[in-house]
Amino acid sequence: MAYDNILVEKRGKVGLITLNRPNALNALNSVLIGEVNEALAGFEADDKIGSVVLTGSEKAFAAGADIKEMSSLTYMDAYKGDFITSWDNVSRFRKPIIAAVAGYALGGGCELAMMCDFILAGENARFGQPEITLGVMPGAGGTQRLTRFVGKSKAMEMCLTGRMMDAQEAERSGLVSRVLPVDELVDEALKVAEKIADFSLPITMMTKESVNRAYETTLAEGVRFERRLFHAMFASEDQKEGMAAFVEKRAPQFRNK
Ligand SMILES: CC(C)=CC(=O)SCCNC(=O)CCNC(=O)[C@H](O)C(C)(C)COP(=O)(O)OP(=O)(O)OC[C@H]1O[C@@H](n2cnc3c(N)ncnc32)[C@H](O)[C@@H]1OP(=O)(O)O
Repeated sequence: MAYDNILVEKRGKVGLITLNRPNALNALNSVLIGEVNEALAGFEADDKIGSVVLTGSEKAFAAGADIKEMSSLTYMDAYKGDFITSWDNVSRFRKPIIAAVAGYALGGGCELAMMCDFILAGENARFGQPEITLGVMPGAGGTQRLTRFVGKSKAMEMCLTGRMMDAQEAERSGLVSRVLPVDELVDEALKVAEKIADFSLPITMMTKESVNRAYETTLAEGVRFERRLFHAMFASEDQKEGMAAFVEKRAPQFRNK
């Protein structure tokens, strides 16, 4: 399937989506978001895909929502069209998804990366929520997700001043899991995604669901939720296979069952 604003490839069991609006630093317009959602729906439905990498260019993961498209929006357009809600699809994608971020990840770009399960950053990555400089505030989850990642003080500073964070600060603050040389970023993200895709898909999906639950509930409820899923895993063929393979000193052959 060919798209106008993204490139979509399959690399073995890994789906790769590359944002591709080079003349606009991958600014996120409604067409691009629709294409990302369509590609994700395809990967969700594809039994052969076990994980996904979402990336941009070396200069920009995405420099935010498309300001030119958004500038003339009225309140009624935004309200009646439920502006931004369809962007959240990434956070509802059920298979593991990694953001590989080089260059700018600003505004909606930073928010899109934070909707993924974790972020690998290139050394030149710069994260920020500069919406305040445009007379608005983050609208795709930035005030909520950034605060959970980096804590109130830093999130508040970034949202109120529009200051950008470099890759090292982002790693220190817990926003990104690792920083890599830019020319190794996508290959490493694909390797990590491949490793995840080699595990049992229902088990990686439940693991993701359980970690995400930590953001939405109390510790006691979260631990109960984890326990229910953990018990359920003993009904899977892949639990039997994984543990038998360990005992028999061989590699497991997971069948996603
Ligand atoms: C999710 C919600 C609700 C909100 C948002 O995301 S609001 C947007 C937040 N993002 C920003 O405010 C960043 C805007 N961009 C910049 O500040 C700069 O482009 C930069 C610092 C990221 C890079 O500066 P640089 O001088 O290297 O490059 P430019 O000449 O400024 O940009 C190249 C080219 O891209 C167009 N561009 C960049 N960002 C956007 C954007 N967010 N929306 C639309 N277009 C964007 C820029 O206009 C230029 O194209 P033209 O030369 O054709 O104007």
